[in-house]
Amino acid sequence: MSLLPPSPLRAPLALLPQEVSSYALAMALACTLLAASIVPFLFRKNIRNANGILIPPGPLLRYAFLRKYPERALSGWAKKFGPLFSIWMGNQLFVVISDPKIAHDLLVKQGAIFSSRKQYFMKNQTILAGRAITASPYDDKWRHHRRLAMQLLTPKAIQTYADVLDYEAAILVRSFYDESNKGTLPLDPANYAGRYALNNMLTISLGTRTTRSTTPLIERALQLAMEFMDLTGPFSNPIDFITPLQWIPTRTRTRGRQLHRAIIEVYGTMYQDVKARMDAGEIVPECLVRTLIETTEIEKLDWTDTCMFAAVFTLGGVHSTSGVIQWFLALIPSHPEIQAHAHEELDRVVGQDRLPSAEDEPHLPYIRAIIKEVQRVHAPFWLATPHFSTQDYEYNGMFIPKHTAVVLDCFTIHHNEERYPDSYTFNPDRYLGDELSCAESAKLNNAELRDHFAFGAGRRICPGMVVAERELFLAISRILWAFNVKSIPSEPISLEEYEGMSGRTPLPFRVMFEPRHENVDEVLYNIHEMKL
Ligand code: HEM
Repeated sequence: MSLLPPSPLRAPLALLPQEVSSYALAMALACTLLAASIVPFLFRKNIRNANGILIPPGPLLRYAFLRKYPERALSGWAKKFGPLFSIWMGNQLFVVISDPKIAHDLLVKQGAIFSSRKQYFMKNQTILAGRAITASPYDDKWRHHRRLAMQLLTPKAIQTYADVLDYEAAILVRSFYDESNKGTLPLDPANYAGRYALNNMLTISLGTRTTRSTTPLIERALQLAMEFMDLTGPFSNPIDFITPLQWIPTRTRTRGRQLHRAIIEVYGTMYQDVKARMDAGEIVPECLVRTLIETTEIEKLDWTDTCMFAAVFTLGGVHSTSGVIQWFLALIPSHPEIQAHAHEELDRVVGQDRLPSAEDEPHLPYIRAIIKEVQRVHAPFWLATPHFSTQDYEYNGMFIPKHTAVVLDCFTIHHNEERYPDSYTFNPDRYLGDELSCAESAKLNNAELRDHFAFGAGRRICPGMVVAERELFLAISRILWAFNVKSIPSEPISLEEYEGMSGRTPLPFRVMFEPRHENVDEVLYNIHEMKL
């Protein structure tokens, strides 16, 4: 028995029985209150509409973010809960679509309801300040901006700069040849593919291009596009889903603010450069910024709008297109039989005396099939930019409330074994007989017949599809025409991991660009230089 006087710390143990029970009651009450206030933040809320119809089923917990490869979690839930399920990210309800018909029914047929954008704290509010086409809610301003952008992206408009796309693709192939010392040194293709896509976007946006010795401003534009892909994952930032995090100076918030300022600075400067050239009487090629300058009075865009406009093609169209080229180069060395088939088609249709051109495309079904298959197995966005609903809607006995974020899950659709048997295998044969371009395929009334969903769906579908397809065809057909792309035995290429939170590109890798025939040298050195 202790001889020490009772310690004040031990006092509660000495409570009388009735005091014990009121203390326990108070503790129990406090715990219940605490639990009651925490539970709504931890567990899903099953909302019903006035008819008692529930939101789509989904996981029990709420999430603050999804770990690095979110498509894997979504795919698991799609298997468990079905092709239309819901998930709570903080206080934001998401529904996830992983079926072509549902995508068509909601995003296309009900486009009037499902075409807005969630105003993410990072992407929409902080980085883009609610301005760029991709961030705008579904309203008149978006219609206006998208119409302006489309003036440069229709098949007819593309003809006005088709020679630039052609030239850039030739330069891309020549850079691989030169920089690999005629195929004797291994090369990491990332920067070359990035510069190719960047030059095409700069041409369309600003009537300019980079040379090998790039200006710091343009190098910066490439970095900004990369940073944008890293900071704008639809599920990756807790700050998007936990409001108090938005009030404190986290590293993510700082990066977002810095990126916003950098976009305004870099693209504002580029805009001013084009304006100075025009003011000096120089002829600037047809481009987005020239249109903006010529129509300043009519369009009435403020400075932030103008800068975001100048940036939007580069932000959307660089890592996406260059990503597909990189995935192609990562995949193709492990498929020599597919390369051989492509080489045979190219030799038969194009011959070895010239590079393939855009006019050859209809006659090269196997090359087209390879490009579609790369986009299926390695879409640069597994999760297309989420749409946002602006009205309550009932679909197949499920309730989708107003202000739900709607995600098209390409990963799960592209790995549906019924649609694409042996779906993890890279097999271009599955697209033989598909004579439609991706843009044409996206317009099919029967969505089950659509080739793939890499460009999204509905009224917000990628407006750059036609340009992207042209860029991909020119680059990939010419790489195959010129080279046998080989891997380096001691440097395995990972096809599972990737970089980027929204747009995804492979981890750095190197390949050998072995020239296929004697004419490669002569044809590549006969490319006529082009000056913008
Ligand atoms: C292989 C290349 C590309 C892929 C896979 C791709 C994919 C996508 C996807 C998935 C979306 C979201 C669609 C949706 O909300 O349903 C999108 C939107 C967009 N893309 Fe692309 N894209 C590519 C190239 C381009 C190019 C070259 C440009 C510019 C010329 C571009 C400009 C845009 C813009 C401005 C939007 C926003 C549209 C809106 O919100 O109304 N993209 N893209």
